[in-house]
Amino acid sequence: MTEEYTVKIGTRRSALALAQTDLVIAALSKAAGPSVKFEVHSMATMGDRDKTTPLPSLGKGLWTSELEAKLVNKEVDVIVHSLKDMPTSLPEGCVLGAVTQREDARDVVVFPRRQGGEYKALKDLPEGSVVGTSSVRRAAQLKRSYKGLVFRDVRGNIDTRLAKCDDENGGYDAIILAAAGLLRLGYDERIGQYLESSTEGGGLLHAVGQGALGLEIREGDEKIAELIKAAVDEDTMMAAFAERSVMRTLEGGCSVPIGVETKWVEDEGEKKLRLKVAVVSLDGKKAVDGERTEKIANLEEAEALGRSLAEKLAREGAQEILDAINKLRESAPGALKVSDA
Ligand SMILES: NCc1[nH]cc(CCC(=O)O)c1CC(=O)O
Repeated sequence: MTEEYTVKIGTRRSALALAQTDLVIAALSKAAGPSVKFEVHSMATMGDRDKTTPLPSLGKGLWTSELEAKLVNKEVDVIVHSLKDMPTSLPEGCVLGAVTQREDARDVVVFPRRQGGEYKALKDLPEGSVVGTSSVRRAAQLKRSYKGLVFRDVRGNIDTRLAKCDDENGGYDAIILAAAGLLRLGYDERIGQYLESSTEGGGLLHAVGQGALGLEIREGDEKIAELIKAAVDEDTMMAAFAERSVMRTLEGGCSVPIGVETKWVEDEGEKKLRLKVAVVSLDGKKAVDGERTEKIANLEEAEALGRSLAEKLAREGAQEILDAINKLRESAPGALKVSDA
């Protein structure tokens, strides 16, 4: 007789977070069978409640800390996070136990419905067009390539941001979102342009962990660690560990202009991980880029790849860029924002 037990899953309360939690429960249920039941415990986190402060001023853990408190006091057994919202250092006693198969990791451009398909790419937008994003990573990289565009904060969950984009009085000519969030909510048709390193006219390197889900558990909780193995995608987990190692080495947080792009490629007859990194100043005027492709067999090698490339970029000027941002964050927190307008 298989032991019956219930697993309490912690999650944010947004439509995207709940959709992502359903995906994880479906995967775990399929592997564990009917003896394991799942209870969803959702909550609004600081990042959900504070819809006005520019994200960079809210600091790390805005999407995760309150959920982690519930994990530590055993109110929940697993937290389902968007991996990109997880700081690279976790609270004592918490571990990243699994990374799921990645949805499309790219950023995308969403154009207002009122434009009727007039524009197909950022490069088509007229001088002075206003692009909405709350991400300094997105704004810094795009300022580098699109000097005629104006960038402005756009806060809220995905439905709220789409509504602001479509509002003819909202003042946005486009907004930037993650493909993964739109695809998981069935908004595929809102994707106007995919942005990646090779995009004509200027692209974007995505956020560390973007498109993947991270399952956070208590250290030493062997039963849950075993259960969540069913949700693990090895290739995504190694890529994500390399990306998170870049962020940890550069001591970045959720709101720093560090972009990454990982791809598993065939190189000299072997499967290798190609890692690209870009660190860009807030105004887009200074940038350090790097790329490395290596054969990776485990999480330790993945972390070593991220660390070595990050150390190289730090020496080549990335540390100065990030030090200037951290100095600004400490001296004038409100100045660390996206908006030109
Ligand atoms: N806090 C924002 C956030 N966190 C995760 C996603 C998208 C889903 C993902 O990247 O896995 C988003 C929305 C966005 O960036 O457009």
